[in-house]
Amino acid sequence: TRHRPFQRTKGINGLEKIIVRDPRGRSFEVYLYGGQVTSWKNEKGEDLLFMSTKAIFEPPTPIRGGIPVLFPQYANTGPLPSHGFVRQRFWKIDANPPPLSSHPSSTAHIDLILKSSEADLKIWPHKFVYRLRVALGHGGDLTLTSRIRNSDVKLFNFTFGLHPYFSVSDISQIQVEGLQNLDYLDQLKNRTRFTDHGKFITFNSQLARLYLRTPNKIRIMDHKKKKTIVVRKEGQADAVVWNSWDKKVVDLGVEDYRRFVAVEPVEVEKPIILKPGQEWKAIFQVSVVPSGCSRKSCIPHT
Ligand SMILES: O=P(O)(O)OC[C@H]1O[C@H](O)[C@H](O)[C@@H](O)[C@@H]1O
Repeated sequence: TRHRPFQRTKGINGLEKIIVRDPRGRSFEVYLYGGQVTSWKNEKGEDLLFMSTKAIFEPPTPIRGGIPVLFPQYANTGPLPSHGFVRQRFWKIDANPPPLSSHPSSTAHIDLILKSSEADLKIWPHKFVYRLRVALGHGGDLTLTSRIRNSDVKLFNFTFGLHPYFSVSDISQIQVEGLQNLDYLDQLKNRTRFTDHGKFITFNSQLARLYLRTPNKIRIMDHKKKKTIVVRKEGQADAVVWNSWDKKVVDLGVEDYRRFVAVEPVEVEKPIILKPGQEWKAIFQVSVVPSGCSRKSCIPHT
């Protein structure tokens, strides 16, 4: 039988979702609401993304989990509602996307598109076209490619972020590596600037740091599961690390914070400026590799 590239179906509360599978049984799901990836499974059927046990799949509430898309404003860094508005819009399938140069080869993918509506122009008066490709690579890795075009007659600028909720065994067993000696703005302290002198980040209370100008590779080591989530980003200079810990979040189960960590590719410090007709592109790629030590040997981190 021919491998079907994707399946369009109804998800929670009848919201439309797309399921994409590769020939080896790996898959991901994207809701048209938010253009949001809500699941990414390996060949064993394990979900590598976290979804809140209390997630609300009712527009206009954003979905708590998976990979929300934050545009045209990251968090409360400007006058718009926090994290912008595209995570609360209905995206469409892009049947005819322009070719993507230098895209990592994939076994299965879907293209989505969102254009500013009349209502959007009232809160943010800039016409844009956002194209999002979600793809599975040969090794089962997940890639999100964002292309944002200024389809207006005037220049505009924006900040941006993807907000992946990674599934982890236990937040107290996690180390985030690759951000040492960098400056960060502590979002819990009015974005005061600090330098991180630690070798890696561990978690024992609420943490929300915006690291500036980071390397393109960040690793999340899950010692209990003996795996490392490798995050690669291109085009997004900054990175946010977040866990809510005991902070009350209405659509998050009380113990849910233990099972996720958010490591977010963002572009906040220097907003992107786009001239009319100009396009900005950013790539975000995640893979999961075995790591850590067994009684016999240690597997080095990639
Ligand atoms: O609750 P949301 O609007 O989805 O935002 C969730 C979180 O996003 C980012 O990680 C920010 O750094 C956090 O301060 C914020 O709480």
